[in-house]
Order: sequence, then C-alpha cells, then structure tokens
Amino acid sequence: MLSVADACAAILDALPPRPATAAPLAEALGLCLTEPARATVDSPPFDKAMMDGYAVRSADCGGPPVTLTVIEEVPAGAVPTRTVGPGQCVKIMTGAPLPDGADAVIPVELSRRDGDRVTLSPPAPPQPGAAVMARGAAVEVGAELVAAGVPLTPAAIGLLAEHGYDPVPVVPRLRVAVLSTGDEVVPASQTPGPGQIRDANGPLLAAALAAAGATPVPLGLVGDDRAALTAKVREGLAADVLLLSGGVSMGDYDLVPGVLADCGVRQVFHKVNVKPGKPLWFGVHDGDGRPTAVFGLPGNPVSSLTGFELFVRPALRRLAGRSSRTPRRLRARLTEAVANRGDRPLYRPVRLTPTPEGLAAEPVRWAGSGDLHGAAGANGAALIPGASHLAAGETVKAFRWAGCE
Ligand SMILES: Nc1nc2c(c(=O)[nH]1)N[C@H]1C(S)=C(S)[C@@H](COP(=O)(O)OP(=O)(O)OC[C@H]3O[C@@H](n4cnc5c(N)ncnc54)[C@H](O)[C@@H]3O)O[C@H]1N2
Ligand code: MOO
Repeated sequence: MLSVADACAAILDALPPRPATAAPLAEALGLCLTEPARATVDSPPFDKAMMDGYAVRSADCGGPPVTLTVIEEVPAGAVPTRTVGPGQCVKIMTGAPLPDGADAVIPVELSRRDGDRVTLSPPAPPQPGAAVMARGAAVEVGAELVAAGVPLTPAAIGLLAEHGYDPVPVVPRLRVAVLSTGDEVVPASQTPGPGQIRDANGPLLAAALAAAGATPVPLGLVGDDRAALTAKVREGLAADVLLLSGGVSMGDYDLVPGVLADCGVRQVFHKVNVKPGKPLWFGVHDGDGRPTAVFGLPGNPVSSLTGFELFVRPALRRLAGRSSRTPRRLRARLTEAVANRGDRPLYRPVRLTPTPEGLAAEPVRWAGSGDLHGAAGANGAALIPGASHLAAGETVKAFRWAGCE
C-alpha cells in the first residue's frame, strides 16, 4: 500500500497548476499571482508630510521658539507652487507633498498663528526629515512587491492597489464539487429513519474547502445507485476538483471506484497506508485539456477530514499555483501517552496549544474514525507511527486543520 508521502507525490505529479486569469483585485484575497508584481511608482511618490502643521527649513529652527512667514497653504491633493526660503514656511496638511526648500514639518499643535506670521515652539529643534516620509522610503520603483505563488493577504491587496494592479493575474479560485454517497445518508435537515444517518461529510467538506480558500459547489446526496451516481459524477466533473465521500471500500454497494472508471476518470491510486482514511481513491479526468482532480474520500467523517487534510489540501495548493505545496508541518510535545496498536501511521486528533516551551499536543477523547464529536474538540492531528507507544513529553509531527485556530 502507498505511503502518505508517496500518495502526496503522486497527486502533485498528476496535477498541473491551473492557468492564469485576470481577476478583479477585489476578488483576489487568498489567490496567488502567477507572476511577481513590481513597484510601478516610488512609494510615497513624493516627500510627504506626515502631520498637519508647517513645513519648515530645519536650519531655521535651531533655537525654538521661532517666528516665520507663512507663504502658502498646501492641502493633500494639491502641489506646492513656491520654494521655502530662509525665514519662511508653508502651512501643510498630512499627505501633501513637501515644498522645495523645506525638510521638516512641525505639528500645528506647536504653533501660534498671527496673520501671515506663525510662531513655532517645538520642545527641541526639528531634525531634517522630521514628520516627513521621504520619496521611495517604503519601496522604490521596480522592486518586487509580491512574489508569485503566495496567497494574497489584505496588506498585499492594498499594496497592489497602490501600484495600479487591478485586474491582477492570478489562478482563479478553485471550484470544488462535493458529493455525499450512500443509501443510508439523509440531508442534515431531515430526521433519519431506521438505519439512516444524517450527512455530516457534505457540510464538513464544504466548510473545509471554504476555510482552505476554495469555492465549494455542493452536489448534495446520491444513493448507492449506479445510474444516479454516474449522473452526479458527470455534473461534478465540470468543477476543478470533485470530492466524493463514502462508497470507496470493499462493500457490495461501494460503487464509487467503478462509476468513476466508467466516467473516464483515470485511477492514480486506491488505498493509502494511513489511519483513518485508508480506502482513499484518487484519479484525474482529462476533460478537453481541463483536468479535474477526483477524490473518493472514505465515508467515516474523520476519515474524510483526514483525507482532506493530507491529500486534498496539497492538491488545492498545487492547482492554485502556490509555491509551497504542503501545509506547514509543526512539532509538538504530547501532554499524555498515546498508543497506536495498529500498523498504519495514525493521524490522531489533538488540541494544539502554544506554551512557553513550544507547541503542546493534547490528545482529545476520541473513539475513532466515526467520532466527529472528538474531532470537533481538536484543532489538528498528531502523527503516531504504526505499532508505537509514545510517552507524555515525546515530540511528534503535528498538523493544524484548515479553519482551526
Ligand atoms: N472489508 C472491508 N471493510 C472496510 C474496509 C476494508 O478495508 N475492508 N475499510 C474500512 C475503512 S478503514 C473505512 S474508513 C470505511 C470506509 O468505507 P467507505 O468509504 O466505503 O464508506 P461507507 O462504507 O460508505 O461508510 C463508512 C461509514 O461512514 C458513514 N458515512 C458515509 N457517508 C457519510 C456521510 N456523508 N456523513 C456521515 N457519515 C457517513 C457510513 O454510514 C458508515 O458508517 O470502510 C471500512 N470497511
Ligand atoms: O481508515 Mo478507516 O478510515 O479506519 O476509518
């Protein structure tokens, strides 16, 4: 059976990044640029007053208080027309360009005005550059602003706006279809009949997708019926990624792998040496040069969640053009002993908490792959190797789940 690392490598090998489009900047939060953005202007574009007050020649203000002649007023958005000479100053507003000749601004609170004369009383002589942001102090034209392949943050969006990048060249937000399968599953809004359960995986996966920055496209539920499943899969193949849950193991009604093959989805692998989540199925549908990645996630909800975290998230990062393809790996210290009696590596739900000694991993009470209550009390997983018994205080690899603080 494939290891987690080999399964991840096979997924990344099978998926090229999606092509770039021009997107409105207002919709680009979390998306990745496909080429680096460079500064189109010096920032600020001129020596800029950082306070409302008087633009002065600092050399004039060696022994405050000093009385100067006000030769002009410059609000933000205007341009000074005069050069400040000895004994002169300009009334200036925050954000306005500094007039030639001046090199400092004294705040208005420290002034007393009398007609065209002003007396300035700073507590100490102003240094050249006081309350002034020099042209290009933040960034000079041509410098790299934002690298390609890094999700855009609010500050990066603001920076791109400052430099005129709208629209921006990005990989568009991924659309991911979500389909829950199984005769026993009813929508969360319904009361299950005998032998039935509510659909937890559909809402769980849609939420995990939203937390990972993708757009979920819910396809609802389909029973263990080959024709109905085929129709839903065909619908899902219009998306960038299709996530199914349930029906991928060995049961007589586990139709998913067969239907996917019938729909032309090429299997890359089926089953991974991992707990929970072993029966995970992955393949690619090559529709008209627009490949769709297809994941058959195991029906047990924590198996679906684990499969999402270990395999779907790296796939989304790759498709979205992110330069780092795997979520950041953490190290944490177990607060309690944990045993893994099985031979598969166990991704055990834990509560990760920062402490002065580093990250602590507290194993939550957890009854296995069907226990969402336990998983909802966790914010990530700790890797417990197969057939191992780890003592409290031992260090483990840990993973924070999407959308968890
Ligand atoms: N003979 C074998 N049986 C099983 C094996 C195996 O290797 N040999 N693997 C087991 C493992 S491990 C897992 S995990 C499950 C996964 O099976 P499936 O993906 O086929 O899932 P189902 O059988 O359809 O469902 C499993 C479990 O999850 C519940 N479920 C399904 N869908 C949902 C949903 N949308 N929301 C909430 N819960 C759901 C379902 O009712 C079952 O209880 O197979 C083992 N069997
Ligand atoms: O691997 Mo299954 O996912 O044990 O529950």
